[in-house]
Amino acid sequence: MKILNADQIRALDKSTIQNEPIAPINLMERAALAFVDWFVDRFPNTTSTKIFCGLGNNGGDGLAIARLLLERDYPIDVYVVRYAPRESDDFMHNHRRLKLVIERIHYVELTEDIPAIRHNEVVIDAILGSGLSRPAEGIIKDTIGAINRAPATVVSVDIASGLYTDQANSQADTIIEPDYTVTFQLPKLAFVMPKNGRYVGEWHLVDIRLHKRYIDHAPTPYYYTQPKDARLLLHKRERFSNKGSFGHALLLAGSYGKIGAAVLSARACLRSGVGLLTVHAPSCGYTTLQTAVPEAMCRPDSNERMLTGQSEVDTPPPADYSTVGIGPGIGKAPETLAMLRDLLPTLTKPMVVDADALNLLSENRELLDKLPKYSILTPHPKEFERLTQTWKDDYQKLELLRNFAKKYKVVVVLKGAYSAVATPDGDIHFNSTGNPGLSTGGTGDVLTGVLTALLAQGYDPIEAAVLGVFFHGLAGDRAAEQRGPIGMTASDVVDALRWE
Ligand SMILES: NC(=O)C1=CN([C@@H]2O[C@H](COP(=O)(O)OP(=O)(O)OC[C@H]3O[C@@H](n4cnc5c(N)ncnc54)[C@H](O)[C@@H]3O)[C@@H](O)[C@H]2O)[C@@H](O)CC1
Ligand SMILES: Nc1ncnc2c1ncn2[C@@H]1O[C@H](COP(=O)(O)OP(=O)(O)O)[C@@H](O)[C@H]1O
Ligand SMILES: [K+]
Repeated sequence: MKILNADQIRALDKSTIQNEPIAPINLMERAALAFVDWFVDRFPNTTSTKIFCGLGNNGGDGLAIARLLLERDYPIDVYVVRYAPRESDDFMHNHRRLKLVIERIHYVELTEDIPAIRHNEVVIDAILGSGLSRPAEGIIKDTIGAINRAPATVVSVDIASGLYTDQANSQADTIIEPDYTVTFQLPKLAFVMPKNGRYVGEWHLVDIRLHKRYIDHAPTPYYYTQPKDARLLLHKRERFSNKGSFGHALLLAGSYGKIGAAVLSARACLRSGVGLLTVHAPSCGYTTLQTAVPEAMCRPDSNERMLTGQSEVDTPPPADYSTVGIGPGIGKAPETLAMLRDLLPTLTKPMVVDADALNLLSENRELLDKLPKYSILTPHPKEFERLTQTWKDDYQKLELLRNFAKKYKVVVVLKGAYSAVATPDGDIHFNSTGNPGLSTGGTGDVLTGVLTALLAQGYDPIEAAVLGVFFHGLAGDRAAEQRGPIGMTASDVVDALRWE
């Protein structure tokens, strides 16, 4: 699913109006109805609902929502925040219609006009929407502040008032902090930015049948991976396949005290459909690996505690494997750096690079050019910062991400809530699965195993990253259902992996 910017959303509304065709006021009615359907389902019986409306189309939505909720016997109070002399046409139309059915509309011009809001009330925020062009000030700012201080449940229409759709807000901005955002048709870029968590709450999409052809043709670098997008990428298993059909992966992982990382990664790799797996680990991990992951072959390093790349056991060179995954728990010993230095120039097929392998790259940036094209790098934000620089806001971080992926022709998975997969073409796919239960040691090692398995099976690297991140998050969601987000561990995520 695409994510469009504020200008495109405006053009999409216009395109729907012209091409469906539909009168603007009827499109607003459709949006209000979609919101109301969601609202009635979520709040079947509220004792009191206060709707705050601005003077633009977001406010127009609010007035239409008020009328539709009144028809459904909801107790409604409407407050129009009168911050400017002019209202939008569709606002005025809905204002006239609402006046016919409501006893009284309240107008908020001064701070004294802002009503007290109690804890058992629901507030619907329709003050400003995607038309926001400057920070909220004056009476809008005061009203937003009062709503935020109130103990009520807050639902924003389309987007929290004061939050920009696709650019950074400043720290000083006053923005609604909703419990829910009900947004029209497509997600907004603002929703997936870590700094915006409290300005979005739990968000839901409602379909208002905006012009499909416009959406299909709209150019955008931003995508949101939904279940149907991910499932389309899954390869089917042939009836006459054998283990040779699904590749032989080599995983370079572990160091003294961190053999667990190798175990987790190996188990995840096997649970993600790899044909064969060899794990190269320091020799101290040999017995552990052979016991904990009997399905994998183990190549013990000649060093007991760290990876050097040397081994007494004769195996093919790394380049002969379907793919190589490197990083979980490997540490940053000089011997391990030397191994990485020797390894990279020998590889041509895309590989997976994680954790300390990324930290070694940040400390030896000349090695970045040696990465096989279309390799998948999986930094968390701190590792990404080490690879690049600090950023002033989430939008600048996205630009750094895009530029890095383009410059080195690699696929970068920037991990976190809504993990972002950046491609060498400059696209960014945000993931929709996962939960805070994944914020626990080892889940990143699991992801490395997952991605290594997909590359070994011959998935295109971009598809592997999008698909792997999606199913890793889905396994996290399943683990959270079974164990709860607090009790779940990385091992639970491995056990919850299911490719369907
Ligand atoms: N155009 C359409 O057909 C549809 C629009 N919809 C609604 O329309 C909204 C967008 O409407 P608008 O473009 O009218 O914009 P808004 O309702 O977000 O803003 C209203 C006006 O306020 C002004 N403004 C911006 N920032 C301000 C600030 N900080 N202080 C004071 N004034 C400010 C702008 O000039 C803007 O025209 C969407 O969020 C959505 O809720 C929906 O009804 C779906 C259909
Ligand atoms: N709040 C969250 N919501 C969704 N996913 C999360 C959240 N926190 C962490 N994750 C996921 O958990 C994984 C953590 O990886 P990482 O930080 O490398 O952990 P580790 O190094 O302990 O293995 C990533 O896939 C990340 O996207
Ligand atoms: K709003």
